[in-house]
Amino acid sequence: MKKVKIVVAGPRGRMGKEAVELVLETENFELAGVLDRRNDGKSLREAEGVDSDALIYTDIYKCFKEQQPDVLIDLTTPEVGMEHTVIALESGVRPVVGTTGFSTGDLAKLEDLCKQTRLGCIIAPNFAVGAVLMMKFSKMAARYFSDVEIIELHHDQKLDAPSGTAVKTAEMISSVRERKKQGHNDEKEAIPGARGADFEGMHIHSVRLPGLIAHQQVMFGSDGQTLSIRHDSYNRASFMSGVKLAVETVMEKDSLVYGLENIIE
Ligand SMILES: NC(=O)C1=CN([C@@H]2O[C@H](COP(=O)(O)OP(=O)(O)OC[C@H]3O[C@@H](n4cnc5c(N)ncnc54)[C@H](OP(=O)(O)O)[C@@H]3O)[C@@H](O)[C@H]2O)C=CC1
Ligand SMILES: O=C(O)C1=N[C@H](C(=O)O)C[C@H](O)C1
Repeated sequence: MKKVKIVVAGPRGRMGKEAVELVLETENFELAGVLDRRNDGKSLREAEGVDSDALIYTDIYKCFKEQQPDVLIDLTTPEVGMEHTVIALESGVRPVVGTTGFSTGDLAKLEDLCKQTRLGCIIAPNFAVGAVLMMKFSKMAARYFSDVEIIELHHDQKLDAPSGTAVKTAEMISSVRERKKQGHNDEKEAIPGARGADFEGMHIHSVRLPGLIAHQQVMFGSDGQTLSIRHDSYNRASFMSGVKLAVETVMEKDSLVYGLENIIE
């Protein structure tokens, strides 16, 4: 069976390191190279002490030209991730994107690019199966509860707020929920931001603390009852089975897939 040739962008990062390990330990995956912003031309062994001779590239075009990968796994920052994803599609490489913080305009642009190139691209705000279920269950619950607040909690090194998972959860809920402005009509914030971000009338609260990894509670309320749906990732290995599934699936796709719930039955 032909191996899937993979480039990982962001290999020194918290997620990138795990993804490199995943690729190295998966039988039908091959690490073709990594994209970083330092150590150009060195091997991962030389630069990072990783048991691999895969080369580090700072130039994505050179990397793709020399390595001809099938898939790019991007785990960087929103701006860099978007740039990498566009270049990958234009270069015939299928992106699997875990990087969060893409705008709706970015997603629309990528959808068009996938149509033009007939290449698959998977953008997954959360690769953890439990988080995907949390989002699905929240969508189910929103049919019965129109009032909801999303509380996402992450480590304090996270760049984007709200998290990609919180935005995706809000989008999934809003696809079945009547638009509703929540809380008292006359409510006022004595301190700006007290009620969190407003997504079509529902509120998203972002907590950032050292010690946390990735957590989210979706809290529904109606007369005399509340329902809380919570997911916790305690390590980044929790995301890796989703990354593996996304890489395998993207090879079969010819369009944009936004959210792992679209490929997990
Ligand atoms: N979808 C999911 O399930 C998950 C998604 N994420 C998302 O993944 C992304 C990465 O998260 P995390 O690993 O925690 O972040 P880190 O900050 O640990 O890693 C990001 C890495 O990207 C590198 N980077 C920055 N610019 C470039 C560039 N031009 N080329 C290559 N690499 C670059 C950074 O390098 P430097 O150190 O030099 O800045 C850093 O090593 C975030 O958007 C996060 O939200 C995180 C967890 C799960
Ligand atoms: O930055 C993180 O850590 C995470 N980012 C993703 C997000 O923004 O939802 C996924 C997970 O929550 C971890």
